[in-house]
Amino acid sequence: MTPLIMTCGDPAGIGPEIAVKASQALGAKAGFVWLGDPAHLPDAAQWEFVDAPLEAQHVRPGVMPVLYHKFPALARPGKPDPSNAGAVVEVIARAVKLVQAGAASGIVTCPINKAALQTGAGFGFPGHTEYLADLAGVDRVVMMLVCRELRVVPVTIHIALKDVPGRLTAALLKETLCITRASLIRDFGIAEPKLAVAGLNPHAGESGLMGQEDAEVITPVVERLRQQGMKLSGPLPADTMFHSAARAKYDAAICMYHDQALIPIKTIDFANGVNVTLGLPFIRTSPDHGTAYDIAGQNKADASSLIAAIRLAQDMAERRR
Ligand SMILES: NC(=O)c1ccc[n+]([C@@H]2O[C@H](COP(=O)([O-])OP(=O)(O)OC[C@H]3O[C@@H](n4cnc5c(N)ncnc54)[C@H](O)[C@@H]3O)[C@@H](O)[C@H]2O)c1
Ligand SMILES: N[C@H](C(=O)O)[C@H](O)COP(=O)(O)O
Repeated sequence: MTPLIMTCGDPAGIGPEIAVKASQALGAKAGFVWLGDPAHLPDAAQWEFVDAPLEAQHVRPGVMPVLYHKFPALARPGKPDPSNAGAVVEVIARAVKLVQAGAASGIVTCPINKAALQTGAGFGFPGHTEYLADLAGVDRVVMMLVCRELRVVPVTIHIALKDVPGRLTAALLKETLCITRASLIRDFGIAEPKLAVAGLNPHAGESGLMGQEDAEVITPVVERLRQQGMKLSGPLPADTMFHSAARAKYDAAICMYHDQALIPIKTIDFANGVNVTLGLPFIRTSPDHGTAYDIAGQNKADASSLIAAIRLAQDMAERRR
């Protein structure tokens, strides 16, 4: 199987150091090529240039294969350099081209700093998810976060809380449910996925006493898809969806906004959570954390989430063979 492409992410963040830690920890099972500028890697890193992803098979286990991408400036941990922002974006686009050309089996993205990319490169997307959809030419993708105990999907993602009710449409909810179900079948081997749908308002609107979206937007979609055979529950009060007994009743929780989904999973298992983008024509995973400028370059960063992202991408690629 062709290797994964790992994008370097923001070189001022913890991406370079966790990539090296993942390469060392996984050894012969690393199965990825790091796309970036080795000048940003920790001094003690063991790495080797390759000219193409397939050459990674000839690199000694524990040594990280590097596909070179030129960056204008060295990296200062914790201090993003605007002059590097353009190259951070280029690396993502180059990784997509490589996977679309069949040179790689999927993409694992190291963290970017959204604000830094906006400042340094006028990056107009809220994050990888939206940018990758644009590069792939698809209208809708779904962000799912996964750990051993829970899978969550935010229907709306990187928008202000005040804008959520207006963006929470029946069409968006239906597409999110359908894309999520299809991926759970294809990529996670769940024959008949059970999806728990959260309400938007406290107590799922309390029969309309605390908001109308649950009854007017969410319920009609859930009932219609349930009649078509989808295994759905909800809209449920979100505050009682995530304890262990509740989690045992479903395969994924569909939440109405970013933090309604991400708080529970990053509370349950921040160290091993994985962000996977559903609906792309290629595999993409990512750690569930960001650039962590506050600890970058101090050898404090935990590579577990990146390792879990690598393993999930490899599992998905194996299933799709
Ligand atoms: N997939 C991604 O590219 C991604 C994911 C999340 C956040 N971000 C971006 O990263 C930037 C910073 O975001 P943030 O501060 O909200 O979250 P963050 O995850 O970067 O950091 C939050 C806290 O968790 C700690 N932390 C994060 N990863 C860690 C690791 N691997 N090991 C040990 N400690 C770790 C950090 O030190 C910090 O104290 C923002 O621009 C955000 O949008 C990107
Ligand atoms: N919302 C994700 C999280 O908090 O982990 C992360 O920001 C995803 O961003 P991307 O679209 O860049 O993967």
